[in-house]
Amino acid sequence: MTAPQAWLLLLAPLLLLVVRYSLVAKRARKRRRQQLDHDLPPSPPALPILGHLHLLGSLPHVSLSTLAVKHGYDLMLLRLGALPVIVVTSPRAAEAVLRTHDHVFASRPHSLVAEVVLYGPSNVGFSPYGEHWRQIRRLFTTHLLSAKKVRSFRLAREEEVGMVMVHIREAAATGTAVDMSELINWFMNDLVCRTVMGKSFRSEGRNKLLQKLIADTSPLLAGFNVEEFFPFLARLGVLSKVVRAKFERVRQRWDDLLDRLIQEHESKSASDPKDGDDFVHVLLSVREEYELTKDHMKAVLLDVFFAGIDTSASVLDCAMAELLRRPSVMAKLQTELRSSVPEGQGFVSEADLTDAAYLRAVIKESLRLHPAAPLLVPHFSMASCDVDGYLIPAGVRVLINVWAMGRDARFWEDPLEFMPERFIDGGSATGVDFKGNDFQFLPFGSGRRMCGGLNLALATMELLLANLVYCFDWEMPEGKGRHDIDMSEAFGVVVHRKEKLLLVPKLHV
Ligand code: HEM
Repeated sequence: MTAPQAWLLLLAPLLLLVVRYSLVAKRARKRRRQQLDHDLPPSPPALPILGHLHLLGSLPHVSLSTLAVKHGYDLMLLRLGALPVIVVTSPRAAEAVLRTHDHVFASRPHSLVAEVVLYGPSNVGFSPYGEHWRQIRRLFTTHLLSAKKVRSFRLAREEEVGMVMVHIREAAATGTAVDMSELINWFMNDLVCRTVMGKSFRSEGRNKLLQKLIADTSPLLAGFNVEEFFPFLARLGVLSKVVRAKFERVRQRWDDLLDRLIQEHESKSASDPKDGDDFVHVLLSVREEYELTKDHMKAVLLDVFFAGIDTSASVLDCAMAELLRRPSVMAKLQTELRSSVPEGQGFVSEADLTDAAYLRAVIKESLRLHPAAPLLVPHFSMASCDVDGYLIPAGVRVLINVWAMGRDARFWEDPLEFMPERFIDGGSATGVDFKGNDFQFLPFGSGRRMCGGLNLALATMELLLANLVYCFDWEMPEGKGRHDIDMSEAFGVVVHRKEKLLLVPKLHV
């Protein structure tokens, strides 16, 4: 071979590389030109590797709100480790995501913990958008959450509220303080268990197990775990095994509980096919129609436990705390209820609540200041899309900071004041509702992934709160004043007050 031929042979691969590089660079220049026409949302300054991770405190909704205000960004792009995240903090951008482009943002991001603990995930709340989610959501709305079903649980609600009142009456008789946070949680736990499996877990002590399991799983599902920010770490051999093993241990505990529950129902159905109309029986009876595997059933039950217990309990706990902090609001609510219940009845029934406008305003105001899911459940973009003049790329998670929007002085008068009057009698927010059409107020979300349990939650919260306030007057324990009530929060898939609420009941009726 001659020298020029040898050179040619050596240079040929190099030439190919140069051609390939210039083609790639040309494509990147074209993409950048397109992006200049169409900017990504602004980002605050970031650190290498960590991105904006160091700016997230123990309460991400609060840190993200502070960050948005500091930089004036209603829509911002953050990098949490290796994970791009869009944060929405204005009603206009929220409307674009949840209404205008709902079909693009109606999915959920993948997370390892949801994959392991939620069986796929195959539950409603964390499933990606698609046929499986559609089917399971239909099952939920038809067999658990329809208006007819919610009405059919009325007797159970009234009986469970009655049991709480008996417990508080005993405390009132001895002048003992009641741990309201715990009591409200037990009530929600028992009521949901009764709806789901026809009886509470109380007698067998399984209710404590359920509560502990929810408390242990909730922070994991909140979506702020290291392996989500650095997914490549979770793929590394040993580390992947450690992370997965941690989640599998949690799932094993759920398996033990749920397998036993389903098995008990299966053997009951076999001995008496007509026995039982609780939700586990319903799941077993529609198993074929919805093509449910056992894992699907367990995932759906997890949905009910996570969505149904802590959310309403957290809102009620905050409502009671706010009422104690504001005696004039408490007095006004008591006057409304005590004048609408027939004399001698001794308790509030659902029929007495038809005109309870102030009660509804109190619950709305609690949901505004203390939404149980302050960042909703993360949404996920299935395609790139224009929001508020910015390009949102495909495949990013989107957090909607409803906590921040509910406290924004641009949309609310005296936003930090607990003032139920704003919602009624020509108040500044008259007509503003949480049904997903007023985008400054989204405690239940909006659009296709909006909470399906709104009516069930309201019926339960209204009845318990009305009875607590109607039957008793409430005082702080000796040595404590109303200003001692601490509203600090703890973060999880549901946010709740950190401190327990200890109150002394005085019997009114
Ligand atoms: C005060 C009580 C409640 C609050 C504040 C609440 C709030 C929420 C929120 C914020 C979401 C996410 C919406 C989104 O990502 O856009 C959600 C989803 C959901 N909620 Fe609720 N919820 C409550 C009670 C309930 C109850 C009692 C149930 C039924 C047992 C329920 C069932 C669901 C389900 C199934 C989803 C998932 C919807 C989906 O992804 O398609 N919720 N809820």
